[in-house]
Amino acid sequence: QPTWPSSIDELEDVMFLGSGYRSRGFHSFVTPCSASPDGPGRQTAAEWLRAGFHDMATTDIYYANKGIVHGGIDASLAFELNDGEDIGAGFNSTLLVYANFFNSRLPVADLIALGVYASVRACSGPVIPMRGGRIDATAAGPLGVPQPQNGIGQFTNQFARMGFNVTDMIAMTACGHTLGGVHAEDFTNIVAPGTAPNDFQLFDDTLEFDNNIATRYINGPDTDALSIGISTASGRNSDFQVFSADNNATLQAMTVPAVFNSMCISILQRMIETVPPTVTLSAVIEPYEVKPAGLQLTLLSGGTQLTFSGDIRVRTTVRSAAQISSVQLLYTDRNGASVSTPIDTVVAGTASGFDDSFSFYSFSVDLPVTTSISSFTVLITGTDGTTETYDNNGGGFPISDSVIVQTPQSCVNNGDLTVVAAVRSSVTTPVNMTVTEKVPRKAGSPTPSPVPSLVSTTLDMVQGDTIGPYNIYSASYSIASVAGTKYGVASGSFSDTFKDASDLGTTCGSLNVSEPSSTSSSIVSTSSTSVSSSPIVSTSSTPVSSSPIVPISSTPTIGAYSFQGCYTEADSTRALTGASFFNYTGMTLEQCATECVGFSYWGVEYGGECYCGNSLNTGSVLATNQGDCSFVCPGNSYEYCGAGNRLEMYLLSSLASSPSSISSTGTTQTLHIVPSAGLYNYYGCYTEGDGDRALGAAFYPSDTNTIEDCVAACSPYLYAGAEYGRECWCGNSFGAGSAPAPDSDCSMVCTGNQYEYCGAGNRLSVYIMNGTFAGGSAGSIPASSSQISSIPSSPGSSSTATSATAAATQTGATIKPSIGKYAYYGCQTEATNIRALNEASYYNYTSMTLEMCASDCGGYAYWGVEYGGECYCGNSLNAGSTNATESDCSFLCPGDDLEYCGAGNRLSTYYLTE
Ligand code: HEM
Repeated sequence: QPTWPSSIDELEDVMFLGSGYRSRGFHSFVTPCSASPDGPGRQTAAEWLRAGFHDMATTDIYYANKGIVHGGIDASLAFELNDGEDIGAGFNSTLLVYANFFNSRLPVADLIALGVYASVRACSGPVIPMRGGRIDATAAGPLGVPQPQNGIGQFTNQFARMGFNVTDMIAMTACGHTLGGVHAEDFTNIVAPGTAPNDFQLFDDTLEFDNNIATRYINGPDTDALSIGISTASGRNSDFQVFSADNNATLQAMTVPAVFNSMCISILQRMIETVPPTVTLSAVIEPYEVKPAGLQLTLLSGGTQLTFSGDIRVRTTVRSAAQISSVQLLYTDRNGASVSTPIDTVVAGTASGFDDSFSFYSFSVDLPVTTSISSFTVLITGTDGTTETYDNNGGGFPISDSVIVQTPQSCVNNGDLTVVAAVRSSVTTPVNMTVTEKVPRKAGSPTPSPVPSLVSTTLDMVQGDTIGPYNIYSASYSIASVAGTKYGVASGSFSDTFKDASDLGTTCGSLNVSEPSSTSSSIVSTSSTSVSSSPIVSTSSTPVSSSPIVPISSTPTIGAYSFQGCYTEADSTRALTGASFFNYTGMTLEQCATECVGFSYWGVEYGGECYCGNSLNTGSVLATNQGDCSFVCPGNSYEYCGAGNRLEMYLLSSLASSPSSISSTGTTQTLHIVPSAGLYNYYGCYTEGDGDRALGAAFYPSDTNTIEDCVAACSPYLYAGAEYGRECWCGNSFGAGSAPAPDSDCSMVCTGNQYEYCGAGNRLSVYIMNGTFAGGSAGSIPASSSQISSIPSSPGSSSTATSATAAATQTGATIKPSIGKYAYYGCQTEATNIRALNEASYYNYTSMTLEMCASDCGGYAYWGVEYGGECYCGNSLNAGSTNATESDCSFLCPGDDLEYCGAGNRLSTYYLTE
């Protein structure tokens, strides 16, 4: 039994939870054995088994034995679909299924191996032992899959190259060709079209994993199209060639069912354990007897209690659920003391796989934050009174309360992911959020892979309230899709990760600084259900209160009222003296609007104070600093509710001269599209790309974002785009699918300037660098994006500088001669039709440094950073990668602007010196 948590946990769930509660559904694709979503003439189980062979078959053990990565089960198949050796629609559909299960904890290569296990078992075959830990290739491998026309000499050599002798070759082929058959559509000279049902000629007379392939070959009637029939004349009777290579001795032995099964277990296990030398496989995976699932700590309002919830999965294959009287958690608090009161559970559901069944025992308890929890053991009491304790190999099941994601306060709305986390005040390291998205591949050799790449972005989180012993942090990030998107929060060695964005609601709840109380000090009656118009719905039944989430912007209109700006109080009297209401725990703009119905003006001050009036008293003026109104509304974390001596002021729209113009003494500032800033001019409102960022080369989030700041941050990129108020994206070209949208779509106010528009959800206010210096020293205007994209400023060279490069006030960056054990190799181009370094890759467009890439690629002979945020590793530079002008590698590293991190098609490359 592994110690939980372990690296195979995700794989173990997919392997054993076939159906039922918390099941993963992998088995359903091959259950029953005949299943195929693609209609008659296809068998998914057969396609999965064949995919396993084809992925492995390009292995070269000569290289592997020398420690050089060379094929094996590595999912390189995903890049090889059009190489002429992988014929048939089954490979693509297989990989598309695996792509859905693929994530940072479950590589496609392990899924290919698991597919062999699942297809054999779903078709009543034996259990093929399964291990985890494979590593996905990042590019196509060499050719070398046996083809029916090859002939026995070549087959023998090919299998020898893979590490298998003649007997192995025969057994593996028989164990493969017990499932499925040959498609006439793809192999017309093996099966003549129109001669087999659905043009699919089965190898034997069953769809099951059985010894019929052997008995029919030895005893007849042989209907294997790779053994008899028209394949013989065309020299494509490969099964006959292979099976007869030892005068039928192996096939003869395999006519005995038990021999067939034991040979298949052994040879298919060896097939899926053919892995690159860099891979260390786990132990053979057995189901946990007891495994926690979905454990979560959640800080409650007031900061005195944490909810601890989740499920305990108990294997019920041997001891049935009916024999269990109770499952309890005995826990140790955060100070190491055992707590005498156990946590009780109730049955939440059952699940099963091919060979095992499970019951889930669910719990949810509130624990004091002071003592909290650090680990637990599971006590199972049988109906006969016997007890068993599961202590996770001695140490108990660990649970950390240092960094916790607050799912009730987190949400995804219109593509914008907001994550709130509670972090123990004792944790002093910066808190960041990482979002990992599945991005469809657009490039690949020779065709794009059907498997997406995982792209992670790490953002700093912003500290908000302190609630009890926790500081509350938040961050927002716009995502292309919730499907497959994972997020997590980390600080130093503490983290709460691998959360599904798809599990979040569309509205973020709020978290009280103070404990919920029924005796509210609010003057406003709690029956004022007007707050129900607020878009924020608290997920708990507690009244909402001050929140850590940074509001996006001021709210332009509330019902019949429109925003006038942030106003001061009047001279020696309040600005509005018609009526007043207070609600320091649940105030929203909507609530104040409702309370003040009938008045011309209302304003909210100091978070919880609502004032109404028909005129502004003398002395109340627009505040010089509009950012003064910075208190978040306690009842709606997306709204501002004034500040001390500052009112968030609204006036009946019918009385307002212009809904979005704010007049102040002498000046009129209007919320507007900034026409130009620095060298950049407004280019239009654009959508995000289709599964790809419109402008993804660099990213600068800021709570003081303005158009001016954004273009400055993006310089010398050709385009700068402000999105969602606080986001600033840069690029030299647009990602596929990004399209112009009406200017009115870009309706969000910049977080740093309420008079400027900064995009919206999935909308970017885009600026193009085609202007001249504000100071008047006109430079040449780049004519095309290709022109400008090639001229980010050059280190050590100003001869090619244009206005664009000069505008990039690049400072003290230098080429670092060495990074740890790596020395500078040069500014390299990509290779021909392949990446220069293609053995591993990492992306971090917000904080990449040379040191980061060196550490990610530790152990590889080379690494290089490209395009600012892309880190590639490899043991050799692929053909075609040449040394370019040093000054080409001109992008500053996003995480260290004193370092260069390549450029477009240029890698700042380093090599291992010892
Ligand atoms: C000399 C070696 C081999 C050759 C030349 C060969 C060739 C073929 C061919 C031509 C097909 C028909 C594909 C189609 O029409 O869709 C096929 C199907 C299949 N092969 Fe092989 N094969 C070999 C070895 C293996 C091995 C070692 C395995 C697995 C252990 C395997 C598993 C399968 C399976 C499961 C199918 C059925 C696919 C389906 O029904 O969609 N083959 N093979």
